[in-house]
Amino acid sequence: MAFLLRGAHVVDPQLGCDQVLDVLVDGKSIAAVGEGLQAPEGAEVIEAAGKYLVPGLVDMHVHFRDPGFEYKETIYTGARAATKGGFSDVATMPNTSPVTDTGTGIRYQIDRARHANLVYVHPIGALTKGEKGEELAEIGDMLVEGACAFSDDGHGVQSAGMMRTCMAYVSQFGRAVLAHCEVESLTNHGVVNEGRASTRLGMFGWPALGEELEIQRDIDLARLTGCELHVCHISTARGLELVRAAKAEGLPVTCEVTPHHLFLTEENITESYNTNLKMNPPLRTAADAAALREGVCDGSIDCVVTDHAPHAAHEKECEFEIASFGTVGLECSLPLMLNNLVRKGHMSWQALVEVMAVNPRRVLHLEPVRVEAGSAANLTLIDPERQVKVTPDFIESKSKNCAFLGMTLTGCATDVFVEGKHTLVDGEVAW
Ligand SMILES: NC(=O)N[C@@H](CC(=O)O)C(=O)O
Ligand SMILES: [Zn+2]
Ligand SMILES: [Zn+2]
Repeated sequence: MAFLLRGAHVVDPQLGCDQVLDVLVDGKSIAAVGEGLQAPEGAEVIEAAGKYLVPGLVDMHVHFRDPGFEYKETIYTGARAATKGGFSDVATMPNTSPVTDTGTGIRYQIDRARHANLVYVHPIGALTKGEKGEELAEIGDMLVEGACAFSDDGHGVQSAGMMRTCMAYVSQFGRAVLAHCEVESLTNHGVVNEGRASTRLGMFGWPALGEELEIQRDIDLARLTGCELHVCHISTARGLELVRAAKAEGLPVTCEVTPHHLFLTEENITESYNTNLKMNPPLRTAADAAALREGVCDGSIDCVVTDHAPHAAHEKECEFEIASFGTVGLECSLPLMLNNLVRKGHMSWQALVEVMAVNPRRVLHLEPVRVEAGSAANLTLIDPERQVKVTPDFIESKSKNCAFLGMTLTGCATDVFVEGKHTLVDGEVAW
């Protein structure tokens, strides 16, 4: 099938491209990019005037819960949520049941994703067996089966010695370790940020130091082992400073931030007790969020990820202390970035494409995608004016635990192409 996307504003920082162009997709790849392209016989013409066309968006941190917790999400329902949000690729964390710590587990996810046929699913393998932090997982076996990176997300690797072994081993394969930084002896029963929120609510605090201490440790281990370190869901101003310093030193360190840590704070919880605002790491202070917004706009933060963490209604409709940690995020990540940063002029389109498409592929060592002839036709078409209302119906995920429910946001993806397949068609998931 061929498609001519006519008159879209193409943004691709890899090519220095920022102009209105026509793009012809033929089969699995881009056949031509230029002005005044003619639609070949039988090609579908998609009028894209006023819209932006960018390399397919990548969310490199999602939880699809398959296998083991299919009542929260499956690879199919997760893939639908990703498509709705404008993504062509996602990377799935290994805290499934069983934990994805073998080649077979990696293969299972890739097979299920192929069956769903909507997004590329790049499984992340566990660093340690069962994510227990005790024994190295079958890293080589997982890599052969298609794992893109390694992480014990959901937990910090508590032992510095174990983390050193993990990083030394993974570095031999030239892949990144994605670190969920949490010193459990400091965070213990913490459910909200330690400080004003924990004091006012009378709940156990999860201190910023619980995250920052382990970020510093892992940066030091990156220096020792030479392993690429990617810091997951960074949530504090000081954590970001540590990453900035590591980068300035020339260490192979990158980091990511979630929309909820950019646009929500602990104050939102003190007003609402909304369990959809309970997540790991917790929402921090307004000053932290402001520092993170600055970091994502100036390029110090490499990637925006959702940490899409679906949980069933009964796991959230309960007391704050016992509710599960996490929020779904795939459907509203791009709308939040557009509404809150790009439309207000705080972030350029080029920078948006860097953090949502270019850099995640680089961190995960995926094939780059460029809006040029010969590249794979993995593309996202964005309408900066279309409004979305974040309702349970808008959320394709099997779980509706979204921290942003009730908001109306301007700007969203209307169409997605994955290897030339039209997976999101005018805002609706194709199958
Ligand atoms: N972020 C969360 O609050 N929860 C994640 C785990 C994680 O990302 O650490 C989950 O798997 O539910
Ligand atoms: Zn995590
Ligand atoms: Zn996570």
